[in-house]
Amino acid sequence: MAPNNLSYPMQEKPGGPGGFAAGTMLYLDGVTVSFDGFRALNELSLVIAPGELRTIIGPNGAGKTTMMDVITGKTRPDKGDVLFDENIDLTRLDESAIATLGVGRKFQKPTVFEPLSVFENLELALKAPRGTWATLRARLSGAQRDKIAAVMRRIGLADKATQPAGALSHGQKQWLEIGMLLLQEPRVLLLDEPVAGMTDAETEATAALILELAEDHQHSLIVVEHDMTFVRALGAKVTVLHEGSVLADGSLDFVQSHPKVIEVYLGR
Ligand SMILES: Nc1ncnc2c1ncn2[C@@H]1O[C@H](COP(=O)(O)OP(=O)(O)OP(=O)(O)O)[C@@H](O)[C@H]1O
Repeated sequence: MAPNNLSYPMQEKPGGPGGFAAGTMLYLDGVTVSFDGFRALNELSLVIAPGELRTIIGPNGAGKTTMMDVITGKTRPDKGDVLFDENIDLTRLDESAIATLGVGRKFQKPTVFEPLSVFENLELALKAPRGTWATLRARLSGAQRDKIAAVMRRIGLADKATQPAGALSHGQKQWLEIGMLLLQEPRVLLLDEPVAGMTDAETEATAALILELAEDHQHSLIVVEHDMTFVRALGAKVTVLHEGSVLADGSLDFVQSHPKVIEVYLGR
């Protein structure tokens, strides 16, 4: 949530009251990003509602990573609107301001602190955003301990609290990192191929975790994934990216039977 003493660049239109972006959590319109003349995003438009679960698929090079880079402020678009919570213009904010607003991103590879325990990793995540080293050393309040315990139960690691993160399986590390993001109470959570490299059982457990999060409607969840079994298990609206724009969107069955999608995935 935005701290009160900071002001964020607002946009009167289209995000302002009654504008096109009214009621949206993320609003991308006409977003273009070029690298040396090559358009990684080409007039991309995408709208995510508060609390929505959305899956994004697309062949290699479709622009999925670039889209996440634009949302998180890592890459500035050449043109287009990128609005958060109806009218906050993300193109004018840096990465840390966007993270503070409540946009969390999980990269493909887990980046937990391996020598620290599961609990300590979560403790750091809870304190770090607001943090100075002094607050990191401060004792946790009872409420903070309860929060961490609730997240450990949710990510299925309640019995691993004292284990070093380095001793966890690949899937468990991914869940720990999701737990670390949850403690920062994001309003938008971007998950980049969360089940890559997971076992089938871990993939199933991850789908169950994401569906539980979606049921809470506390966060908008954007999942970029290639694993179609997992995409099907999520049962969410699917957006297909191709050559930097939206090729199709709808249910997985709808997009999988869409002639243009078939052409892109199977080749001409
Ligand atoms: N920094 C960069 N400089 C030059 N070209 C880039 C850069 N970043 C991305 N691209 C190009 O932009 C296109 C889109 O890349 P992007 O990584 O967004 O695709 P993707 O859908 O995430 O692909 P993948 O599924 O392989 O991760 C690709 O052709 C890529 O080579």
